[in-house]
Amino acid sequence: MADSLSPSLIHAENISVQADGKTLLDNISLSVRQGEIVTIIGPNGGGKTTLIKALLDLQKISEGSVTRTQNLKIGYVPQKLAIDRTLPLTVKRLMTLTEKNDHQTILDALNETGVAHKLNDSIHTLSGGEMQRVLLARALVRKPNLLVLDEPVQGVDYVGELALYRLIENIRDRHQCGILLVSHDLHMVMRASNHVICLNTHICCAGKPAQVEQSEDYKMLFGQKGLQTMVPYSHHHSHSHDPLDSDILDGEDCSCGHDHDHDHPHQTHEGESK
Ligand SMILES: Nc1ncnc2c1ncn2[C@@H]1O[C@H](COP(=O)(O)OP(=O)(O)OP(=O)(O)O)[C@@H](O)[C@H]1O
Repeated sequence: MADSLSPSLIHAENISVQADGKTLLDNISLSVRQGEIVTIIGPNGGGKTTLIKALLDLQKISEGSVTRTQNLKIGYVPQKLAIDRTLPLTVKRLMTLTEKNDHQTILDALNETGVAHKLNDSIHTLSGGEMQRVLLARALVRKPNLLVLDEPVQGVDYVGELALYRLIENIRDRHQCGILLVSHDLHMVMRASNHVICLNTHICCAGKPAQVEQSEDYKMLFGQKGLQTMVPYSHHHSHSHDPLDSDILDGEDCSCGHDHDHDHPHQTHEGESK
C-alpha cells in the first residue's frame, strides 16, 4: 500500500495548457505514487482528458513541468479507441497489435481481468464491460508501474461498474502500481480512490474522498448527484484503504476566495498551491 513517503511515479508541477487562445488547464499540480489510486473527476469539458494527455506527453503544456520516475512504464487505456467496426478483429489479435507477447502472457492478462474466455471472439461482439476489461488486460501485458485509465467504466452498467472498480483495486493491490483514473461519472468512483481531484479547468478541490465530499466546490459542481453517490462510500470505506497524506490540498476546500462559475470554466483562478 502506498504511503506518503513513496516516491512519485509521475508529478505535475503547476502545469497549464492553452490551445486556440483558450486555457484548457490552469496551474495544475498532482502526483501519483506507487500503490495509489488517484481519481480525476469533473464535468464534461473540464479538462480531464487534456490533463491525462499532458501527463503522457501527448499534449503540449504551456507552463509548468511534468517529472516521471526513471523506468516508468505506463499502461494507458484511452477514452476512445478508434477501431473500424468493419475490420474483423479478435481479442487475441487486438492484444498483439502493437506489442508482441507470447500466448501465456496474453492469457494471464485476460484471466486477470476475467475475460480469457473471450480470447477468440470478435471484439465487435463484446459488451461494454467486456471491452473495457480487454483494454485493461491489453494495458497490463506491459507490466506497467503506472496505469492510466480514461473513463474505464464507460458503457458499463451500475453492477458492472462496481465490479470494474473492484478489479482496478485488485490490480493495484496485486501489482502495487500507481493508478490514475479519470471519470466524469461519480458512481462508485470515489470509493475506490485514495485521492480525488476535482477538475474544472483548475483544481476546485482535492483530497481524500471523504474530505472532497465535504467541499463546497464539490457540492456545487455535482449537487445532489454527488451527495447521493457518496452514500456507498461512507458506508463501505472504513477499512481497507490506506489513504495517503498528500501534497495536494488534502481535504481543503478551494480556499482561493474567488467565485467560481462552474458552468462556464474560466481562468481567473490561481489553481492549486502546493
Ligand atoms: N486541442 C485542442 N484545441 C482546442 N480545444 C481543445 C483541444 N482539446 C480539447 N479542447 C477543449 O478543451 C476542453 C476540455 O476537453 P477535455 O476532453 O480535456 O475535457 P474532459 O473533462 O475530458 O471532458 P469529457 O468528460 O467530456 O470527456 C473542451 O472544451 C475541449 O473542446
